[in-house]
Amino acid sequence: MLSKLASFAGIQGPVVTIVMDGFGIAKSDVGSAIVAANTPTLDKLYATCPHITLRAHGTAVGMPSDEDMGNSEVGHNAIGAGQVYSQGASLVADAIASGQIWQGRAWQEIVAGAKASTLHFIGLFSDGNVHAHVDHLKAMILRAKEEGVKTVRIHAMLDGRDVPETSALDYVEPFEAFLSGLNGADFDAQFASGGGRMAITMDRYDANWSMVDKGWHTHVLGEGPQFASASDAIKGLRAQFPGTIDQDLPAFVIAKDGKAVGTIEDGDSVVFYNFRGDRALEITLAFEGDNFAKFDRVRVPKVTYAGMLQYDGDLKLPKRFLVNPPVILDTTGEWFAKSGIKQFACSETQKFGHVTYFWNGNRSNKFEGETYLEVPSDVVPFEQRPWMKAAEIADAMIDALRSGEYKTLRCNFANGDMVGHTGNFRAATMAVEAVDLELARVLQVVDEMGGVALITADHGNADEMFELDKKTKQPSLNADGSYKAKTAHTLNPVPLILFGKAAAGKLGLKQIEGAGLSNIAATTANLLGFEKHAKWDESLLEIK
Ligand SMILES: O=C(O)[C@H](O)COP(=O)(O)O
Ligand SMILES: [Mn+2]
Ligand SMILES: [Mn+2]
Repeated sequence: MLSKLASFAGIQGPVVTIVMDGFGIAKSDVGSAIVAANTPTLDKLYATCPHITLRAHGTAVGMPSDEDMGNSEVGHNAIGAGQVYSQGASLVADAIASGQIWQGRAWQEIVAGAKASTLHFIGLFSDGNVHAHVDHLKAMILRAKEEGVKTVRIHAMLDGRDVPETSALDYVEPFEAFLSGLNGADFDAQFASGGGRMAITMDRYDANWSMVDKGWHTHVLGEGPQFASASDAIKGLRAQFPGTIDQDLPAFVIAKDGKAVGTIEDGDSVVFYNFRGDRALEITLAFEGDNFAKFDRVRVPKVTYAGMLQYDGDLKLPKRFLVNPPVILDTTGEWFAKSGIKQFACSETQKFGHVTYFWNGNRSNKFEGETYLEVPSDVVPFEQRPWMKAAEIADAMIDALRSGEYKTLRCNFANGDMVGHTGNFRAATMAVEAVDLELARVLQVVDEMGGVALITADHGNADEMFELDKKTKQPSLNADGSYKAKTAHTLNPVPLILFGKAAAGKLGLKQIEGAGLSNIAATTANLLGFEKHAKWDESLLEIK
């Protein structure tokens, strides 16, 4: 049980955490949709409220290095758990470096299953290190060959979302060369199918199952437009759909003499090599789910299936996994529940699992006293609706605040991130403005209820909408002189703002050395009048 703080009994009203997804602090005004946007609410918050900056990338959120950008999983894990765990990217890299992954039963079963058949790898094909890394795939293919697997097929989701928007060939062409170097009389590894990650397979939070349906038809059944190689497919599809960036390219199948080279058959082994769970759960369910009814699978091959990690510890999905996931314990969700307070969590579909499943350490079950509200996201290209469901999320937060039921509430506004990922600068400024507008509505009610709000972000995105030249650090230009759009997250810090009349003049925020997202949990606890959990990183609350 959490004990009350000695010197400060906490805020009378509710304590709210608002995550503006993809909202970093830009180093340069050029290319920042946040700087370009009209943001009277945020401007006023910066002018009148205590605010500091937090680290939201690299080792501060459990990534292997400070070259790694932050992402929603590691960001929400850190905010919700108040601690930094080595995350999937690090755990997999370490398991490969130490060789531990090959000793595990899961890998051995995968290899045993594939010796007389085919080993399939399905996953995101880039070095973005948010969901997956091609180096992990490379290591597994080399090892599989060493252990006597003869046939390998790769089903590659093109990225362009965690890496530059039209970079697919930078990954695929060297990989084709790598595979031809390995291939010979007794080893045959090839790409078999693929498509843009936002077109097939990698849907999340039940937002659009038709993507997974398409992925199944592509990878498993081998149906779709045929090409001779993955690089041909990318070039051909780009020519056919000019202006389409990698993440949105349609599905393709590699075929020889009109026949798909890598359908998935009974007796094959399948590794879904993404380590991050949100976009891995649906396809995993399609392979493993009994009584599966999300779409007609037509044919369900009996395969040995493994995920890179276990993606959901509550649902035990998948059953077989190559590397143990971080065991995230003593989250705020759990500890506040144990202290008997009621908690409210809300977002729209695209980020719903972020404030529930990621927040609670990748668990899908609620803790006692938690209420979740999901606002269904539109299924549209978000540059066409940059306001997304910000207004509906604000409505829900306002109702929940006014109900007086909840001592702590949390929400995520998806706009800066989801629209930032489209690379559309104009739409991203509107996304930021939508959040700013709705923030004002929520904050008014926070004051009305005598509460306070911590306004923050999980990582940057809309703060850098143009690719920066690696050497000059200035925005890169396209051949026609326009700026090169950037769709990925950034390495920038994020804000932490303490809002509320209840705090004015009495409470502040400390900018301690190395402050990061994991310091928010203890800060929230203190605002609630609780001591922090012993395992949580330090509180940033200053009591004046
Ligand atoms: O899954 C995605 O959309 C991107 O790879 C990362 O975005 P997120 O970490 O903000 O969800
Ligand atoms: Mn995010
Ligand atoms: Mn994102």
